Amino acid sequence: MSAAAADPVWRVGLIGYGAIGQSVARLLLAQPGHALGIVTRSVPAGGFGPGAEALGDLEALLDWRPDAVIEAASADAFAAFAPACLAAGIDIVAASVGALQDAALHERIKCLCDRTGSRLVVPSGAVGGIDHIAAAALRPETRVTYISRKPPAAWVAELATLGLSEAAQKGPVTLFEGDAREAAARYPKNLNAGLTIALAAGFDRTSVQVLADPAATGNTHEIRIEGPLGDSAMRFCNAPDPANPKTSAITAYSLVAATLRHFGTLQ
Ligand SMILES: NC(=O)C1=CN([C@@H]2O[C@H](COP(=O)(O)OP(=O)(O)OC[C@H]3O[C@@H](n4cnc5c(N)ncnc54)[C@H](O)[C@@H]3O)[C@@H](O)[C@H]2O)C=CC1
Ligand SMILES: O=C([O-])CC(=O)C(=O)O
Repeated sequence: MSAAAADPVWRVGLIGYGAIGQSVARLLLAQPGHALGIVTRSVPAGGFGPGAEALGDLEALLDWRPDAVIEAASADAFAAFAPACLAAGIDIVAASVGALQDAALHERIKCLCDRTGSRLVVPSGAVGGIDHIAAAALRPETRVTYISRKPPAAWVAELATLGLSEAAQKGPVTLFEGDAREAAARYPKNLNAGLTIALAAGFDRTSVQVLADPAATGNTHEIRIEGPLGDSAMRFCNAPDPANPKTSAITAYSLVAATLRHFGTLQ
């Protein structure tokens, strides 16, 4: 902690100020004892308000000496910032964990954490029950199926590229079936949840299906776990973030909850 016990302030770096970043800033600054240093491509005209300041780049972020960093930007930003933060001994709570589909980057992150003692915190993000999945996966027979089902509004550019915009207005369109790494590689803005689940379950035991479905009322995530410890099913029907229909609004809350837990005494 960076301040005396009488006046505790956690210094939190934030990368990205889009749908998730803006909600994270609002939620975290409403908590007592948190200061934010924000790396963003454009600072709002009125600034960020009390408790937050703009940081120009990675160097400025490291110089600001954050206690932890929240990444809420993109897979590219994760690849550019996370290794440097971990190498400097700064823990990072990341949204764009789909970037770990890159096996070389994943290995580099693990080596940096081993060497420095810093940690990559993977929040539950748009889904939940990750602890349950990790527990069940201690039995190697366990298999996990993840189905991502979002309205076509979350897939506008991808459906247009595939020439499927019209079909997706009439009924469900399967955009992908396979493993979590390939899903995140193909759709880096929509399949971080699949990677989060596979990190808990094991890549070889997780299968992923991705649908654009006009009947979906929200960003829906279905997870089925089958194994010797039992069969379970979880379903999350999330409200999309008003600023980005690909993103479930709860993701920002998950990042903030994970950060508060990280600083807290109960893990
Ligand atoms: N883990 C999970 O369950 C989930 C993860 N995500 C991921 O979270 C990330 C953020 O999502 P949203 O806020 O909805 O996206 P967004 O597109 O609304 O905002 C991202 C912001 O980050 C900025 N940005 C991108 N690269 C940057 C860089 N190198 N430096 C500074 N700023 C940069 C962009 O300009 C944009 O303003 C995305 O990678 C998204 O795929 C989204 C939903 C769920
Ligand atoms: O927010 C969601 O519903 C899930 C998402 O975009 C992702 O996993 O990248």
